[in-house]
Amino acid sequence: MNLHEKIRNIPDYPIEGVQFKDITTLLKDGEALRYTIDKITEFCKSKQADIIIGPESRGFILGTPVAYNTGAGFVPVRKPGKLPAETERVEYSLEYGSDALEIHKDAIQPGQRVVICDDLLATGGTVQSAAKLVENLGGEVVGIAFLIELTFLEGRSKIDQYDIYSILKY
Ligand SMILES: O=P(O)(O)OC[C@H]1O[C@H](OP(=O)(O)OP(=O)(O)O)[C@H](O)[C@@H]1O
Ligand SMILES: Nc1ncnc2[nH]cnc12
Repeated sequence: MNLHEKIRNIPDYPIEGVQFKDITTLLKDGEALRYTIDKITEFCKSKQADIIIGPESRGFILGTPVAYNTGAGFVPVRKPGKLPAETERVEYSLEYGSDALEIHKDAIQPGQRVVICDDLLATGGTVQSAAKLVENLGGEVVGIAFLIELTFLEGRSKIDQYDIYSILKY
């Protein structure tokens, strides 16, 4: 399956200089979606994950079906103020801006095996923060999975202590 051709590139979105990788063109293709979810599921099963973390919002789209297939639970990591119960919070920066991420304090039990799943690795700020949140709660990050890795941004260097899996590289 040539997944590269399913990704749409949008130049200068959301700001000048960014080559935005639009995954909606892949998501609407049933075969490509199934292939993507199956590949990430394989990785998560091999890691014996108890929990799949999906960072808001595109991490929700891939993370939930992967959790279902793996037999793991799904835990959302969200932008500030969105989670209703008590949260743990970490500040982060990304390719075009900066923000914070939160997780429910009771979402992960100490010792649980966690895979973080997101659509895209850019600077690595998002998943690095998600990993910190997991570890602050006593979880073990046993892997990080992406559909797309933007290698020229060297996001891997921020998270090189983890086992990283990506399907497509640019
Ligand atoms: O590696 P980084 O530099 O941290 O960037 C990658 C993150 O940026 C995008 O999410 P975004 O924050 O734009 O939110 P969205 O999924 O709600 O569009 C993408 O889905 C990743 O989560
Ligand atoms: N270039 C990019 N394309 C799509 N999503 C992104 N998130 C951060 N950088 C991105």
